[in-house]
Amino acid sequence: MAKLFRAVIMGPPGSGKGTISERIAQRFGLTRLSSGDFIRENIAANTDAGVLAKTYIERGLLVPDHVMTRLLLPRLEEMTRHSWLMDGFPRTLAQAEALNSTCDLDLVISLNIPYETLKERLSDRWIHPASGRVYNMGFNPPHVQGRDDISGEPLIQHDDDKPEALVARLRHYKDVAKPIIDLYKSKGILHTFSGTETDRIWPYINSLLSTKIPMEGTHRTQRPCTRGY
Ligand SMILES: Nc1nc2c(ncn2[C@@H]2O[C@H](COP(=O)(O)OP(=O)(O)OP(=O)(O)O)[C@@H](O)[C@H]2O)c(=O)[nH]1
Ligand SMILES: Nc1ccn([C@@H]2O[C@H](COP(=O)(O)OP(=O)(O)O)[C@@H](O)[C@H]2O)c(=O)n1
Repeated sequence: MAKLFRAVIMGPPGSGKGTISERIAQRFGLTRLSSGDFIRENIAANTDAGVLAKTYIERGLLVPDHVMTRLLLPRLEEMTRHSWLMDGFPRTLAQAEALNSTCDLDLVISLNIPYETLKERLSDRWIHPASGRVYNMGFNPPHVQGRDDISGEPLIQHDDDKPEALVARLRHYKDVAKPIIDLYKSKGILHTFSGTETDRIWPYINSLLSTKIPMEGTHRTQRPCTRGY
């Protein structure tokens, strides 16, 4: 039985969190949790939190901490018996502190990608809303242009991927990410990866996780994610 492993991947919009999280989940069998997808599910389901979140996302702003925390922490409490990788949360120091009071993390991956690369990637990003599958006309295009490979349904582009929204999101990300990065650096669990191509960054992340994620067969210790907020 393997020891539980909990990690977070951080990075600016378009840095490859979703792409790399998917590879990590497949390679290491972790459950992938995406806060962005979770918010979009709530928006699609017209929940109170979803309706409120939409008003912020449309302006390229972050959803308020108390909304994000209330959305995500009960979800993590259901995961006490699973190893997971969280993408897109925490996004602020308050969210990081709320998470710390609930679960202790083993590792944080921080992606450091240049602005021009982010802008280029997001302008070419197409998404299948129902599944969250992500494509890129330059990096991983769909078999049929504009269509999801699995369902054949139409692909869309997110409004907040447009260059004018990206500038606001990027400035916001830098302001709010710094104290979180400092926090995890002080805890000795931060690992930063820089570059412009996921395929060149991936081998380093893969080898780091191979040394950190206990293999199946060792004792599974249940670490509670208690309601600390
Ligand atoms: N050209 C290129 N595109 C990439 C690379 N890695 C990822 N992408 C694409 O760039 C876009 C952004 O990647 P994501 O994995 O969605 O990035 P993210 O950090 O999850 O983005 P947000 O969800 O907006 O925070 C997607 O269309 C990816 O397919 C790469 O190395 N080169
Ligand atoms: N912790 C979080 C996560 C996402 N969000 C919002 O949800 C949107 C979509 O999240 P995402 O992770 O799919 O996209 P990126 O912002 O990473 O490009 C973000 O642009 C934010 O507006 C948030 O406000 N707080």
